[in-house]
Amino acid sequence: MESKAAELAAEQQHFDLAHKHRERLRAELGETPDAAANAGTGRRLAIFRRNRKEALAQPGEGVAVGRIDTADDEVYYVGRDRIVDDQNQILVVSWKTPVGGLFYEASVEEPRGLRRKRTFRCDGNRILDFDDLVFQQLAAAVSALEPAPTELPDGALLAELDRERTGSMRDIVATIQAAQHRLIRTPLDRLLVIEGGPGTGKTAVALHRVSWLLYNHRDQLRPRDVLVVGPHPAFTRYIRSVLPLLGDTDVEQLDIDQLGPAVQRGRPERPQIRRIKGEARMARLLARALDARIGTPEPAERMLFDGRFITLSGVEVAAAVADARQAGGPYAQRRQRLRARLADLVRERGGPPEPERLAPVENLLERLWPLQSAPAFLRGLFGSTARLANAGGDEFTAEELALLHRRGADRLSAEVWSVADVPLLDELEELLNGVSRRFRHIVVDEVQDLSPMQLRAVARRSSTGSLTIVGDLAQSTGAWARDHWEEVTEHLPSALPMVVLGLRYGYRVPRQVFELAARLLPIAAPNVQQTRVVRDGPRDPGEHVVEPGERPGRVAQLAKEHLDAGRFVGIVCPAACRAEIEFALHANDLPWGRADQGELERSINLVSPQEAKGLEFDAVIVVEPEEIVAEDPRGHRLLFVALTRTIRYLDVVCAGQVLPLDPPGDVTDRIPRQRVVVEPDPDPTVELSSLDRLAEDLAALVSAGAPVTAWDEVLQRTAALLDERSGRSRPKGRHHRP
Ligand SMILES: Nc1ncnc2c1ncn2[C@@H]1O[C@H](COP(=O)(O)OP(=O)(O)OP(=O)(O)O)[C@@H](O)[C@H]1O
Repeated sequence: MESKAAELAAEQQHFDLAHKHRERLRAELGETPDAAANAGTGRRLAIFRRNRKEALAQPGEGVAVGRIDTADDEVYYVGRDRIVDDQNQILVVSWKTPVGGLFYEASVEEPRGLRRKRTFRCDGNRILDFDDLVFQQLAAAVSALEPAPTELPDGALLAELDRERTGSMRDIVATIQAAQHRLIRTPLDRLLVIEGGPGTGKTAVALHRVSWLLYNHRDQLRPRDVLVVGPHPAFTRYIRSVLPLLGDTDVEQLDIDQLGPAVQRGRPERPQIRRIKGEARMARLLARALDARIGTPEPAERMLFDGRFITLSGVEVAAAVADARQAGGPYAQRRQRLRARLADLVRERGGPPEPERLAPVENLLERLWPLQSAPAFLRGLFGSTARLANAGGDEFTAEELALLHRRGADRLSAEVWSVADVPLLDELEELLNGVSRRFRHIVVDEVQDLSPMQLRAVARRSSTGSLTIVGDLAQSTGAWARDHWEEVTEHLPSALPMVVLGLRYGYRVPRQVFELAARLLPIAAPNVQQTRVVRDGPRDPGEHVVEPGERPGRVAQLAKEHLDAGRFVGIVCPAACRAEIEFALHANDLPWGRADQGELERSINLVSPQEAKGLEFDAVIVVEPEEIVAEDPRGHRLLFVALTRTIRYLDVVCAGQVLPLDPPGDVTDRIPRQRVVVEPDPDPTVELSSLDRLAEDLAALVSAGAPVTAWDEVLQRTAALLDERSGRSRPKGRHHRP
């Protein structure tokens, strides 16, 4: 038998050879293409070559992650790219091919025709070591073991999991587990729900599935046909490099908030209003409101053409309107139909044939079927109690409609829209003009929290019903916290079979941390299957119970310690403590990134528990768990999310309990507070005056945008700006707070 050193040397030779040919291919793809038959073909060829070149793994990366030997002694190296030599002999097969898939699928119970599976550990293209699984030997030796050894992490996986994190997710091609691969290769024509606890690899699997589908269905699926939707900008930035690393550069990746027209976003909104706006009945309200814009003709419609009157009877115009109303298609398309019909009627009575001489028809059309844009329409609707009452039908109470009512900005361009407004605008866009772009496959991550209106925005972009939706009910919080997948999928109609597949092994969270977090599960999500963690962390979670005044200082001190040790740090902080933590970081000269602005590139990152979903850090500091629990009706789930963001270190800093296990609702008002809080209106039925509402919105904006110490300053500057705009001189002492 060969010594390991000799085997290593032989393997390295193969790696070097494959590397040489990969670089040869890269150089060839960079060359100017030969003259093509025509310019179009030449351009397409150039694009093909560019894409192919961009899809190649970087020169510094290893050519293969593993090798499989079949029972017939055939040998295949498996890597990110297919690599051939100049005689077209295969040196490495892609992980996405059926043969490449065997590397992940083969197990002791089901060797799938393999004799051996070899996993390489590399530094770039230099092999450091390899591990072998010889299936027959292993089957004989461990037949009594439970669970099967292939479900347990091997050295390569553990090394990969212990790697230090950055603000960008990486691919997992080298260490995809058999259970994960089964999900990756689920057929395209499914509505696939990937569920599993925190850190089980749901996001990673969904992204690798995209790459696998693109490769294996390249006849029907191009990168432009695929959309990946994430919950917020920091998440999208975190995951956006995975697909390019897998060689798929042109897949659209958006935040859920980007599914809608380009309008100014950022309007704060009370939870009760957000909830109503998210409900599916809003779609019906919008449809009724739009229908109500269609007018009724006069008994006789008289129009002047080149000095001659033509009269259409109200009955025939009403028939034309009714015909357009009943026709299928978006509002704008049916408007065209009405225009054509009115023009015909006018011509039948001797009107001018040229469209440009039909201005009176245009005027009539505008009165009967006015042109609309989604933002202008919604602004008008929210601004009118009468229109809201009319459109609400018997589906909304007067109190609910009053909550929807708001005074619009003076100009449409100055209107700021809320997160819950965006799906309404999108729905209107669909009603008015139809969807502009559809996709053949859509992936939605952190789907468990999306409102029905947001899910409708996803559904209308799907041309096939082929979706991969990813989430965890135990992490479902906010206005739309759910307990069953049907509550999500009912808004994603698909003619394709729905399958719910789970991942059970937790790769991110170390055992000691998970044991702490899992104590929340009986309250947070009693019906959700528990995750089995695969590794230990370096230490138990640090529990720092301090006086309220010491809290920010302790957080800053811990953040600095982790920073000095070179760790990527996440501070998960409830809104109530945000200002004091920002202040402490500032005072200690610690620069930090704000996840609410999509940043995740600093060594220290300040994230709300809601923004923390889907993210991970080397070290996590969770601030005041009781406040996190108090922040959401399903606050224990929110705390579960916060505690499970770490891949190694966890510290909890609090004046209250480290792990509040009281039933929801009992945990507020026990922690001494040292700040001004702008509480949302507790009673939705109380009708606030519009000035109070404006003040409330402003207060929410100020408190979210500046530390408490700067509020007075911001308000004074705002007053000065308003004075300047209105041309008033500024009375002395105005807006002064002692
Ligand atoms: N097979 C694997 N090999 C290496 N790393 C893996 C593997 N599976 C998952 N991981 C890593 O585990 C971490 C968690 O994965 P991921 O974010 O996909 O989990 P998740 O289930 O989406 O978590 P959450 O529910 O918290 O969003 C990531 O760093 C990911 O790269």
